[in-house]
Amino acid sequence: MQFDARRLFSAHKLRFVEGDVIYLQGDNGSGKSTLMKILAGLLKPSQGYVFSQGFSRPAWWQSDSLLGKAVYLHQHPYLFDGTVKYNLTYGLPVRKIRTKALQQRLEQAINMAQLSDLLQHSASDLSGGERQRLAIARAWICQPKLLMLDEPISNMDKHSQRLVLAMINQLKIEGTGLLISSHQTCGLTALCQQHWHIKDQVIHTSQHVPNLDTQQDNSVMGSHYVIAK
Ligand SMILES: Nc1ncnc2c1ncn2[C@@H]1O[C@H](COP(=O)(O)OP(=O)(O)OP(=O)(O)O)[C@@H](O)[C@H]1O
Repeated sequence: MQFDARRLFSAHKLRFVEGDVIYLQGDNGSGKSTLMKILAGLLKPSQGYVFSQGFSRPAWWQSDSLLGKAVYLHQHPYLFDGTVKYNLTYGLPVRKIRTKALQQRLEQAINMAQLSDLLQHSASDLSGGERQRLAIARAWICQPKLLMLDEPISNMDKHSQRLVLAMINQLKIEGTGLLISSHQTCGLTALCQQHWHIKDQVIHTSQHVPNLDTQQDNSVMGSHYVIAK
């Protein structure tokens, strides 16, 4: 992948299978978000291609079969103008929205993300952490095949982190594949079973997640930083 003459990364072959839970590591600007957007079908790689297998054919108005099934969640998630409830229900299949199963999943998401007191609030009034909780709750309802979380806990206090961890863990149990980027080790990175690392413009893959705490550069471990356990 490159932008104009600037090369970001290359990879011979990456495989992301439904149910895989992968920790994506890389320095600022190494291309983690870009890689996630490629896998979500939002960006095209400058060379090579993304081959998706096992997805139903895209509807006639969709250009890519990954759209809506491989979901990319930005660290500053995009929300629609309108209430929290509107954001949770927008885009759900009109015919299915009245089904009992979907109603139950909606209620469960509201409870798990503790959004019930905020349902009638305008999404634009939410705090950064609440916005992320809402975006994750919305993705949780849709149960994507693959969910890519870009710095999901960057704005969150410990309470919100625990709520989100429970939701993501539930998706993992249900078989959703996860690709999680985070600059800090946390409960979410502890869920990961594989490791992708963008280093020196190459995506290195491993079937094991290294002990990330011992990887920290001592020079940033001084008085300014506390590494969350
Ligand atoms: N559409 C674009 N056009 C040109 N350059 C871009 C574009 N999108 C991203 N970049 C550049 O590509 C580089 C990688 O960006 P990206 O957001 O993927 O990095 P990242 O690893 O997610 O960074 P961070 O850890 O800081 O979030 C950055 O230097 C960014 O400015």
